[in-house]
Amino acid sequence: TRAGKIIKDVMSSGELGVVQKVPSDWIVTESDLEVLSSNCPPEYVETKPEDIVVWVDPLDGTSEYTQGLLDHVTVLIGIAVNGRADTMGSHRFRSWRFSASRTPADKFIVTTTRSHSDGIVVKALEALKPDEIVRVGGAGHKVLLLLEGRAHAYVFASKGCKKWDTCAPEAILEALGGKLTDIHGNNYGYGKDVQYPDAQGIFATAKGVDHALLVSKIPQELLDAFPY
Ligand SMILES: Nc1ncnc2c1ncn2[C@@H]1O[C@H](COP(=O)(O)O)[C@@H](O)[C@H]1OP(=O)(O)O
Ligand SMILES: [Mg+2]
Repeated sequence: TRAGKIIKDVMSSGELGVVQKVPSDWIVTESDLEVLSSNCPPEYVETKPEDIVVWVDPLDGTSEYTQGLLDHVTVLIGIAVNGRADTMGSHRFRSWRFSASRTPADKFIVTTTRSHSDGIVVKALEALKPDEIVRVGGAGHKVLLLLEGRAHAYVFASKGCKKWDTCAPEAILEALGGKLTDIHGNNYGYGKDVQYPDAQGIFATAKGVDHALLVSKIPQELLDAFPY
């Protein structure tokens, strides 16, 4: 309700030209009764505002967006509680829209970048010996491919992604049985003091895929290129 009042005040003050151009029926100024009427989940009862960080990527897949590849583009809003991507909220409010299906059992498919590749990115993929490599844009889009059963793993041995690229995808993927870590197999922290780059790369797997086994196939010399 307070946020609604702030938006109304801003709109009537005329201070933000960009806000004035948004059609008024696009702006939700009332609180969502469905959310408010559910009891506070017990795990959040002690949570304080300072324990929460919201990571927003308003347009993930920028390069593909500029090339008109709009299905590679997502809007990412991730909530971190006490430094962890919040899987419980993703689970509870079930606000996703995609059709989940099993990944094919007869071949091993890895998805990766189509616009930020380099020699190390390629070497890490080769180490996994995939049957097929799906090169598409966007961290959000690639995690959707894992959720839809269209790839087994998303591997990006590069420092290019940022916390806003992975917080929301990690939360939804982990809520639905998958895993998103760095290429050493460790989860990222998303607290307010973390560095923005995902400096140890991305290693994400779909539900049912042996994450630790796949991570163990990355050669030590590649891991050494991504120290903590
Ligand atoms: N080298 C890089 N420089 C800037 N952003 C990068 C880089 N590599 C990856 N990203 C970000 O991570 C996302 C996933 O990478 P990719 O699409 O190459 O697989 C990209 O959509 C991009 O986010 P964004 O598009 O929001 O700038
Ligand atoms: Mg992005």
